Amino acid sequence: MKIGFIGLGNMAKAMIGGMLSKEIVRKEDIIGSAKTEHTLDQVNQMYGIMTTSDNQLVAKEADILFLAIKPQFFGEVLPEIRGVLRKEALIVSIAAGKTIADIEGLLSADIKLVRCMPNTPALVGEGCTGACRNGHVSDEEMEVCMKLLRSFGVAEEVPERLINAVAGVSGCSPAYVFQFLEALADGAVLAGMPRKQAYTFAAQAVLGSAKLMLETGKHPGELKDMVTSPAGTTIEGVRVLEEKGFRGAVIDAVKASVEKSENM
Ligand SMILES: NC(=O)C1=CN([C@@H]2O[C@H](COP(=O)(O)OP(=O)(O)OC[C@H]3O[C@@H](n4cnc5c(N)ncnc54)[C@H](OP(=O)(O)O)[C@@H]3O)[C@@H](O)[C@H]2O)C=CC1
Ligand SMILES: O=C(O)[C@@H]1CCC=N1
Repeated sequence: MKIGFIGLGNMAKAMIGGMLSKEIVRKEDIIGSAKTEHTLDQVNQMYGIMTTSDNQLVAKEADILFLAIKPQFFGEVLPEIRGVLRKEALIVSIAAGKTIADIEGLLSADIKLVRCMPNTPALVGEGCTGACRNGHVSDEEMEVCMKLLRSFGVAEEVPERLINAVAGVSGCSPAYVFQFLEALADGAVLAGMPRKQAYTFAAQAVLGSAKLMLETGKHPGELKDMVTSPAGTTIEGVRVLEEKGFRGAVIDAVKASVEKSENM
């Protein structure tokens, strides 16, 4: 099975890195295209996959073709590959904001199409992907696609109306988490900790908290209460976050990303 990528940027590299590390796909079975020589050389050297500036070659070869370009370039690139796509190929778009109807409009209403929303932790096998399909993708074909998406993390099928929510909660949220991590570490630096050590402690605290929630299945409120001793140190920090509107700010951030996805 040949996997093609049109676009070899941040998200494609994370997915390729994740797929190869799980050994679900061999590097010989991946081909990718990008715009600049710099990217083509870099990705070829990093992952040992074949790279080319020829989008049509990738589209012709691929059994599963990932569209990993920016949504703004769909209008330019999709008409270029439309004529060479194999009828049985599965097209998988990862673009924010581009609906199944948009992509069928640019390619053909007859294509087998999956629309998904991954995230960059795919690079370390901890990605999270929501995916939906059009009516031409069979259960068996979807299972092959989901297996590929699960090679770099959690993947679940969702109705298309929830894809923009997936973008907010997991596609974009690594950026919010990194903002939080920077701030958390800055707080430790303020208290005298060396910066490098502060990043390790901050990241491990977030990783451990996420794992605790996933592995115990407990409500986040219950886990928060387990940390928060009466008249203790944590409640002081919790009070400050509540006063500064932390939760409202996070909800509004997700809402802003969802709304942008709806209006791209
Ligand atoms: N980054 C993320 O966290 C996530 C991104 N996405 C989606 O993934 C897609 C890609 O995003 P991201 O990886 O961040 O973007 P990048 O800008 O990092 O990568 C875009 C890639 O597209 C290539 N490209 C541009 N024009 C062409 C063209 N005409 N033909 C072939 N390749 C071209 C670029 O080539 P070159 O490098 O040579 O310039 C680059 O490799 C977007 O649609 C985005 O919505 C989805 C989930 C998460
Ligand atoms: O910022 C973006 O538009 C992309 C899509 C989801 C994450 N990054």
